[in-house]
Formats: sequence, structure tokens, C-alpha cells
Amino acid sequence: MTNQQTTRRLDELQFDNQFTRELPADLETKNFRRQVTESCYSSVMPTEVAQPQLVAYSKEVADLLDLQIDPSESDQFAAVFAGNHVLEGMEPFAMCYGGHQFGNWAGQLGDGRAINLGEVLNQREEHWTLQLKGAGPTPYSRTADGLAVLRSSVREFLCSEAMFHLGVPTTRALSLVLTGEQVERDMFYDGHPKLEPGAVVCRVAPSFLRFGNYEIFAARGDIETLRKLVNYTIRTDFPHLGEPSRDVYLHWFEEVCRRTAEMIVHWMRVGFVHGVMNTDNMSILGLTIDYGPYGWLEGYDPNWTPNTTDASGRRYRFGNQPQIALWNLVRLANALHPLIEDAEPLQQALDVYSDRFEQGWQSMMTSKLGLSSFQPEIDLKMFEELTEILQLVETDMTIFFRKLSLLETENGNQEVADEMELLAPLMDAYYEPEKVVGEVRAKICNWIRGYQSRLRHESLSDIARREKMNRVNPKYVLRNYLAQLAIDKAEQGDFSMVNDLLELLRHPYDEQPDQDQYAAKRPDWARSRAGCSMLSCSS
Ligand SMILES: Nc1ncnc2c1ncn2[C@@H]1O[C@H](COP(=O)(O)OP(=O)(O)OP(=O)(O)O)[C@@H](O)[C@H]1O
Ligand SMILES: [Mg+2]
Repeated sequence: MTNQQTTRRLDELQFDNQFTRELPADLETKNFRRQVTESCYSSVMPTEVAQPQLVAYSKEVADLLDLQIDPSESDQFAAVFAGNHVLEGMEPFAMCYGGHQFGNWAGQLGDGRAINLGEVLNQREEHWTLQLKGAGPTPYSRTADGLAVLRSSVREFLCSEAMFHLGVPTTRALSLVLTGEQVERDMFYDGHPKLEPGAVVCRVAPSFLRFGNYEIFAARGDIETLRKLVNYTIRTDFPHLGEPSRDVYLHWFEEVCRRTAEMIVHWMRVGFVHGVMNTDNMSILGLTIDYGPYGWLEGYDPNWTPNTTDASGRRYRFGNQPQIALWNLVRLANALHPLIEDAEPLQQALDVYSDRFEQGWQSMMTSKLGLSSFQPEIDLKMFEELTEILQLVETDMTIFFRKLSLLETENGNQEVADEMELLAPLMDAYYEPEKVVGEVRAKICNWIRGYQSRLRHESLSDIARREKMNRVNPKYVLRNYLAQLAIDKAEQGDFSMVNDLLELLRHPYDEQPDQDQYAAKRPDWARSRAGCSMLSCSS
């Protein structure tokens, strides 16, 4: 925040609710489950809860809103962000959207448990929408309860902020509040429901629009509302493209393709697996949205999916994310077709996705390896071989790339003869170091020697390269087991680890030597524990 800006107390926040002002509203104002047509949203109030209690909040997100959080007002803060107290200027609503889930059109979904409170207009003239997740039923709740549990809310809260600090486009999280109520969940859908503490996260983004918001109107043949929503999106979130027209629609779709490609490149860089890339979980702004059954690659395995619901088809596995993003963009292109009436230019925009992803992936790999420029004749093969050697034995992705910067090249051209010596900086990345022997060891060493000789053609010193690599290869990510340990404690009323992780993950690229324990690879007990290596959609 700059010096001229003053902070605001909660009741001084300024709201400017463009979405509700400019888009068609559902005329029905009672809160019951229904199909909602020709409307972008339904007004709905959050459900009051028994005893809001603040667990954690993000000071950076408060800064975005110019919000000053005064510890003496923490009760009021918790009441507002649990949904118990609606501030003047807020106009709560749930959005209507549809979606393709696991490859099939699912019809109307909508904000079944997310309630938008309103758009804060900060002193930099930016609009930030506040959205509660888990604040009670809405017209879009279908057969579910509109609530969220502490377990999934801790995961959503921490990961949103962790991703932001990693430099990955994402929705943000302002707060995590306990509701003081119990929520029933059957975590593995196997007839063993349990009561869990209820919680609400307040998410923050310039817009929460998803591909599914456009798809629903196209699916219903409601081209008029589709056009209104597209025009609105361009005017509010893509104003640099100019006044909406057929050409501008195409430029806009192309930009959505570009942003999506960039987001996926970042996921691949940090080892993030979203887990449920349905079109209703794809942001029109290219932000990571819906931190549900996501996971972080520990052992590098392109086939890994954290989502137990996806275990058989592995549609949303790590290595498939780039293809799925394209598949989702094709669904969006189909939805926009009525406005363009020609498939050809939409196809060209989709090609932009593929080109942008490929270029982005190459330059991301180039930077992860500390190279100054991409030399396709040598580097493509080197990248390919790297993905192979990462899978010869279970190799921790985060540790491997972080430690790769420790390899030295400056002792002239003499080869390090001893394989053990060559491998020493990387040994910590292996889950079963005893398996790094024989042919496996020879292959890895061979790759390292090739990489080192490639590095010798670069002008950077070892130290300078290390610094550069350490800015793209994080030391700390929200390892699945760390989130679970924080949840275990939080469920016992101890929120210290949630706050410790929040603090740690504000600086994921820094060494933070006193926090080394959080950079450790997954312990054995976490290999098969629910929440650590397999996640369910139940949340
Ligand atoms: N407990 C619930 N109560 C009501 N609706 C729900 C609940 N859980 C999920 N839904 C709805 O089911 C659909 C798909 O759920 P999904 O798990 O993708 O989303 P989510 O985690 O609830 O929310 P978001 O995408 O907003 O982060 C959405 O329409 C969502 O609102
Ligand atoms: Mg969702």
C-alpha cells in the first residue's frame, strides 16, 4: 500500500456492485432450489451460524481491500466473514453457471455454497469481489447443504495464498472462520458419515466468472443473456480490448486462451495438480479456482491424480492438465460460437493456446534449469530425458529442482569421475536412495554430465545461476501431508500450524533455514493416509 492510501475499517469499506447492477437478475427472491433461467445470478443471504471464530487471515489480501484489521474487532470481522453480518453496501448473490464435469455436460450447477457479498472498490479504483464459500444453501445447492468443513477450508485458504506467493495466477483468500456448527460428511462416500467442524473461507478475486457461466446460456439457446454476459465481461475485466464487437469477442477469447496457457505452465512448474478441472472450475480470468481435491507432486509422476473420484480414469492427472485445459477451452469456444457464427477464427484462437503453452513450457523449463536461452536442438532432448530420469526411481520434484542449482560447473572441464560425488547434491530428493545404483545411477549421471556441459556454454557464474534458479524452483510448497498436519491440529482447536504455514509460504523461494523441516519429503506414514496422498471431493 502506498503512503497516500489510508486504511479503512470494516464498516468504511466502499462497495460498487457492477455485477448485480448490470446483469439480469433472477426475479424470484426466495431461497429454494430451482432451475434459474435468463438470469446471471440470484439474490440470496448467507445463513446465520452459531459462533463465528476467526482462525486465520491474510494481511496481503486485507491490504488489497485497504482493510485494516484491528484485533479488538476480531468478533465483528468473524461475524462478517462467516456471513452473520451483512455490511452496508453488500448485495449478496449466487451466480448461475453450468459445466462439463469429467467430460460430460452436467446442466445447471451454479454457486451451490458460494455467496458473493459484493465488490470492494479500493483506493486504486480496483474492484475486488468478496465471496464466502460454505455460507449456506442457495437456489443452486441441488441436493447438498451449502456448507463447507474445516478440513477443506484450511486447504482452500492456505493453498490460495501459497499459490499467489509462488507467482501462480489464483483467486485469493482473505479469511478462514469457524462457524461453531457441525457438518456431516461421508468423506469417502462409503456409508461412514462423520460430524466435522463447519467453516467459511472468504475468497477474493476481480471476478469469479467461470467457463460454465457462458456455457449455461449457450446450452439453453439463450443467446441474448450470453451476449450480455460476454459484453459485461469485456467491459469490466478486459477493457483494454475496446468496446464489444464480433472482432473484440475473438480477441477476448484469444486472451482467455493465452491466460489459461500461462496458468497451466505455472502449475506444471510448481508441481500442482488441480484434481477437478471441470469447466465450472475454470476461471475466465485464467486464475486457479476451486481448491478442492488438489495435490502437490511429491514423487514426480505425470500419471498422479490426488482425486479419488478420478482414480480410475485419471482424467485430471498431472501430465494431462495441458490437454484438459484445451478440451475445456473447446467447450468455451462452442459456447461462444453463436456470437461468432464461424468455427474457423475460434479454431485459430485455440491454436494460440497450444502455441502459447508450448512456448511457455519451453521457457519455463529453460528457467528451471537455469539456462539463459532455449536452444531447441540440444534442450528439447535434454528436457525429455530429464522427465525420464525423474521417473526411474521415486524422485521428489520440489527437492530435485531446488538442489539441482547446487551442481557445480566452474572447475574447468574435468569430469567428476565419481558417480556418488556427482550425485551427492541430489540424493536428498530420492525416496529410496538405495535404488539409485547400477544402470539407474549411470543414466542419471549421464544426464547430469550432459546438463553440466550445456551449462558450461552459459555465461553465468554458478552463484548467479543458483540465485536465478532459486527464484523459479521453490523450496517450500504446501505439501499434502503438511496441510493434513495443520488440519489435524486445527480440528483439535490449535490453529498455530495453519498460521505457521501461512507465514512460511509467504516466502516459498527463500531458504528460511530455521524452517527446513517443512521442506522435507513426504514421510512414510503419509504415503497412504487419506488427505495426504488421496483426496476426496467431499468437502
Ligand atoms: N456442500 C455443497 N452444497 C451445495 N452445493 C455444493 C456443495 N458442494 C459442491 N456444491 C456445488 O456442486 C458443484 C460442483 O462442486 P465443486 O466441488 O466443483 O465446487 P465447490 O468446491 O463447491 O466450489 P467452487 O468451485 O466455488 O470452489 C458446484 O455447483 C458447487 O457449488
Ligand atoms: Mg467448483
